[in-house]
Amino acid sequence: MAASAVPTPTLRRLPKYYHYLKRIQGEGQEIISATQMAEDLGIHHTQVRKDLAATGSQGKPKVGHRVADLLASIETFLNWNSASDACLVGAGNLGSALLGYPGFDKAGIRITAAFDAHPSKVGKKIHGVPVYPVDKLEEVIRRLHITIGILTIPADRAQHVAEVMVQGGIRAMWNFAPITLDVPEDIIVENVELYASLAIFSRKLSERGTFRG
Ligand SMILES: NC(=O)c1ccc[n+]([C@@H]2O[C@H](COP(=O)([O-])OP(=O)(O)OC[C@H]3O[C@@H](n4cnc5c(N)ncnc54)[C@H](O)[C@@H]3O)[C@@H](O)[C@H]2O)c1
Repeated sequence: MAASAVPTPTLRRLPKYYHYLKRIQGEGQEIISATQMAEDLGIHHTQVRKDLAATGSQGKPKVGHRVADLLASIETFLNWNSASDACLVGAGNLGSALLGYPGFDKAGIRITAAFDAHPSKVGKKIHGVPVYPVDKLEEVIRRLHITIGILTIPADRAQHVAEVMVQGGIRAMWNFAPITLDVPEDIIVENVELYASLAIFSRKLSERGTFRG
């Protein structure tokens, strides 16, 4: 059965809670209250309670939550403990860095294939992941039953690649290319916008007069 929809801001906060909980667990803490979490993370306690309730985790009044239980609830809720295979298209600067990032495993994503159009990349392995020619994209996705596609290609190539991914059976896309993809409604698309974050960061720096010159 499909999971019910949860507000995106809640989904964005859960990894923050997760890393916080991992840290305090590493320090030997076994019980935590929502109030303490809220204080440490600078998030309103009502919000923290709501977010934790969304994961189905129930603390004990006046006692709090068991840290291990909370971690398990978040993992299950975010689907982190059922691994899905992913492919990455565009093994350039960003793509290669993502291929070398070990943290996706923990989030239940295993990149099993990469694709590129450049002959110097095809046939090699980058961080242990084989790079196939992009014209084999649909075939390999089908053969390896890959359901997640990561797009780290130039923007003007992304729409075409997205369409081929859909034909091959991709159900969810993590899109780093600065373009709005036009795909069927049932395909999940999550756009990553480093530039938006950078714009906020630069503006804050300039407001504080931190830039030299
Ligand atoms: N969203 C973000 O936060 C963010 C951050 C950095 C870069 N980007 C975007 O990510 C993309 C990649 O950036 P980069 O710096 O890694 O570029 P890059 O030029 O280093 O890498 C692009 C790779 O794509 C390959 N490629 C080109 N056309 C292809 C095709 N049709 N099929 C398969 N492979 C193809 C190239 O051979 C190259 O290896 C760009 O669209 C860039 O704007 C996004």
